[in-house]
Amino acid sequence: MIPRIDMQKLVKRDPQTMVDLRRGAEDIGFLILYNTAIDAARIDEVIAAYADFFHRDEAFKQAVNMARTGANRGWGAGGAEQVDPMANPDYKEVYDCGFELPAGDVLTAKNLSVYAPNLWPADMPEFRATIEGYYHQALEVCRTLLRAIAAAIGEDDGYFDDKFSRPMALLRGNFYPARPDWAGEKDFGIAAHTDYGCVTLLATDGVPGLEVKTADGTWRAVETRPGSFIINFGEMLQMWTRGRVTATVHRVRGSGAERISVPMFFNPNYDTNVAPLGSGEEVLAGRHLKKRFDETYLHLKNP
Ligand SMILES: O=C(O)CCC(=O)C(=O)O
Ligand SMILES: [Fe+2]
Repeated sequence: MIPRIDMQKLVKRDPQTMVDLRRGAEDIGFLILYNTAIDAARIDEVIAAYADFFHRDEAFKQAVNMARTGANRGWGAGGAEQVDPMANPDYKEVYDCGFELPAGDVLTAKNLSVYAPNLWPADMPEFRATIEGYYHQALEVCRTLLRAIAAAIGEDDGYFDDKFSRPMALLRGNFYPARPDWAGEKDFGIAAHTDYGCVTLLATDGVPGLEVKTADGTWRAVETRPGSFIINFGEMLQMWTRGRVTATVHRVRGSGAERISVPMFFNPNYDTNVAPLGSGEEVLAGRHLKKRFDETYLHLKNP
C-alpha cells in the first residue's frame, strides 16, 4: 500500500506521519500527499489551462516547439521523447517550463540549457499566468516536503534549503491522447523510467493510467483524486542519500480515455554535489540532469 500523507500533520512532524513518510520514501518510493496549500479547484484550473493549449491545432503548437531550440522549454510533440531505449518513443505530448534565473545571477553568463528561458504561446495570457503562478506554488510544496524528508532520513530540516535556491525545477504538462490504434506492445504514453531529479510532485486529472513497478516485478496502478498529489523520488536523491530514498520505476500505457498529468520535477541548483553523502566524490546535479535530458529528448540527442 502506498502511504497517504496529510501535509498539515507532516508540517507538525506528527510521529506516525513521519513513519509513513519514511516508508514511502525508503521502501516504496511513492506517496500520496493531501491537505496541501494547493486545493482541488486550483488543480482543476491548471489542468484546464493545459487542456486548452493541447487542444489547439498543430500549427499553433508548432510555434512553441522545443525541437527548434537547444533546450526543453515549450511544446514537445508526440514521439519527441524516448525515456526507455527498449521501447518506442512515447506517444504523449508535453509542455515544459522551468526556473528562470533572477537578473544578474552569476549562472546567467554560463548560458546553461537547464535554465533556458521559457516559451509561451501567443495570445494565451491566462495560460501563462496560470502556469507561472502554479510553478511557484508547486515549488513551495516541494520545499516543505523536502524539509520533512531531510528530517525523516536523519538530517537537519534545513539540510537541502540552500541547495534548492535556484532549482532546476521543471514543470510539465503531460497530454496523453487516447491510446492510438497503431500502438503495439512497445508503445506507451510514457514508457518505464525513473525520474531524473529529487522529488516529483504529480497532479492528475483523475483519469487512471500511472503504473508503478513493485518489488516482485509486477505493475500496480496508482490512482488518486484530483486535489491530492502523487509523490515519487528521482535518481539524484537516490544517489545522494546512498540509496536510502528509492527511485521507483513507473510508466503509463494509456487507455481509451484522454488524460492530463502535471509533474513538478524538483531538482536542485546546477552546482549541487549529489554524490553519495560522505563519499568524497563529486557528481554535479546539473551535469546529471543535462545528460539525462540529452539521452531522452530526441532533438537533444540528435541536434
Ligand atoms: O502521467 C503520469 O501519471 C506520470 C508521468 C511521469 O511519470 C513523468 O512525467 O515522469
Ligand atoms: Fe515519471
